[in-house]
Amino acid sequence: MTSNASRSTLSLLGTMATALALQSCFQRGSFAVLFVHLLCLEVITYCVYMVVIYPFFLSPLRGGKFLLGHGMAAYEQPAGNTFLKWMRNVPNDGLIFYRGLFYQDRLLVTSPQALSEVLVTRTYDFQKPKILRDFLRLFLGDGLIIVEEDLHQFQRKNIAPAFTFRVIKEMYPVFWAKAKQFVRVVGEQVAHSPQETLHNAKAEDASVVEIGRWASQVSLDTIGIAIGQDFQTLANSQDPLIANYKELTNPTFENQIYFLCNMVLSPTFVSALPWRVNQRNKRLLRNIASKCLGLIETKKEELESGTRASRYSDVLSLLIESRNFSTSQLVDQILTLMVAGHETTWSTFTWITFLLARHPGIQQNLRNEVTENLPCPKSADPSEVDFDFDVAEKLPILNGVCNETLRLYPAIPVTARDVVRPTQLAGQHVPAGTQIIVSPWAINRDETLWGADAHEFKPERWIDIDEAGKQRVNNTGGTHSNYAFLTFLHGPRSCIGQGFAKAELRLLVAAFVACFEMQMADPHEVVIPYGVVAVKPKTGLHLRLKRLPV
Ligand code: HEM
Repeated sequence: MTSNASRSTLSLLGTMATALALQSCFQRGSFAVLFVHLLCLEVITYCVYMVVIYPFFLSPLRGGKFLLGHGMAAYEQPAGNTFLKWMRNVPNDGLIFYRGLFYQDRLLVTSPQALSEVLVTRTYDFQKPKILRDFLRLFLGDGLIIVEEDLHQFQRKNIAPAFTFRVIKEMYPVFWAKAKQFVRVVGEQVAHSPQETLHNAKAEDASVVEIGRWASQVSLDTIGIAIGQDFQTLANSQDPLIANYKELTNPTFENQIYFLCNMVLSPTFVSALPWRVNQRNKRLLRNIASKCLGLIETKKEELESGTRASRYSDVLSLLIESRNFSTSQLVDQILTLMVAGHETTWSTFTWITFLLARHPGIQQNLRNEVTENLPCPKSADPSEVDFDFDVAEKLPILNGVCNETLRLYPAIPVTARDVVRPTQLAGQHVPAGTQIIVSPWAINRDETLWGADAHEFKPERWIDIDEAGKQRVNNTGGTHSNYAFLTFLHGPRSCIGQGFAKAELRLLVAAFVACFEMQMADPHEVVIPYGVVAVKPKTGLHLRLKRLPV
């Protein structure tokens, strides 16, 4: 602000000096008349420059469309890539201003300092867009993802104990059992659809598999584990809760149009329309709520009678035991966890296998590491349940591969916040109504934070070598800022399930790499990340898998 004031003063002085000079050169007209003429000329030139010349011809962001501005930037694929280009090319001090759809004010946040203000220091000044919350509320009620301010603080405080390190540690054997089932069923598919050969392996040992389908099923089953109910989708069980959930979240053309209408019009207006999707959604939600109620009742009975079948404390039991949630609030939280944890983990696992298929050397090193340190995923040894799976957290290559994939392919590449009250950001006043854009995709690939090789897959970023020459896990990726890695965001609204997701991914990847050698089915395929939430390969990920004799 100070520099703007001094620039105006300087410009005014300049105009006065020019008026004086002209007056003395031509000896005509009064100083005041010349000054006023010059000032008008300057103002007109300035306006033409600001309104026409700069935005349309000179600005690095020139090219915005009529009425759309640069609003489509958030939807260009891969989502977040346009923001990454702007961060590279538009000089900025932590914020890039642009015009969204219908010229709405948008600020892209680019520096760790500004990110810390949005995500941590003044979280509740920057809230999830109301229209998105209203839409999600139709499905998730007042679940953790949707609520704001005091209610969010209350829920977060009471849900967090269900995601502590100790709780996740107890779940490791269950995750491992699921990982074993996963490699078994994928192995059966490889054995039963012998189409391809790999390195001259016998045909029945190698076949092409679309890995996303399996990743989706194992991730749903694992979320089930969080709520104390293994849905067994891997075993093709037709759990009615899952059947309804899948119908609700299936990205059909009609569902996508429905979502768009909700975002452009208002969820209240769209739900009042005589559209069959509305009736269908109501029916599905009624079914889901009744299944969740059944789940909660059974869990409550188990807890009261002390007949809990499993030795681990699932998230739902812990929420019930906290006595802070009514039954209908528990239903909201169950659905929230399913929606938040299913596609995100599915997408990340898919990208891990993609990167391993593209980097056979890293794949082999990882295989060596996990086979040396973890039990065999095909073993039926019952004592395995006592194995200390914490060791998986200390395996440098496993940790490096998972973190590096999470960095390069964040499941949520772009997220938005609305400024709900006038506030400050990066030293600037920001009025209410401005929309803030945070792009994990762009920040995670920013060369100023990650170096010139930011776009490369380098698990070694996450590995230190100690004095004895041993590899050690490093959890910063070698950067100097916490805010360089935004996959789970940071602060009070960061992903509450990140420890859960990382633990699950580690064991799934370990079991998978131990059992299969992966190659791209078509080594020349250009795999396109697609989607705005839970980005996945556009046409699925087709891998050629060879079963290994573990
Ligand atoms: C690789 C997997 C995952 C990724 C990349 C991920 C990423 C994220 C991100 C970026 C957010 C913040 C979104 C925003 O505010 O705009 C978030 C929130 C959340 N995530 Fe995750 N997530 C993952 C897995 C999970 C899992 C497995 C669970 C539950 C079991 C979960 C539960 C949640 C919940 C409840 C929130 C809302 C937190 C709040 O607002 O306080 N997530 N996640």
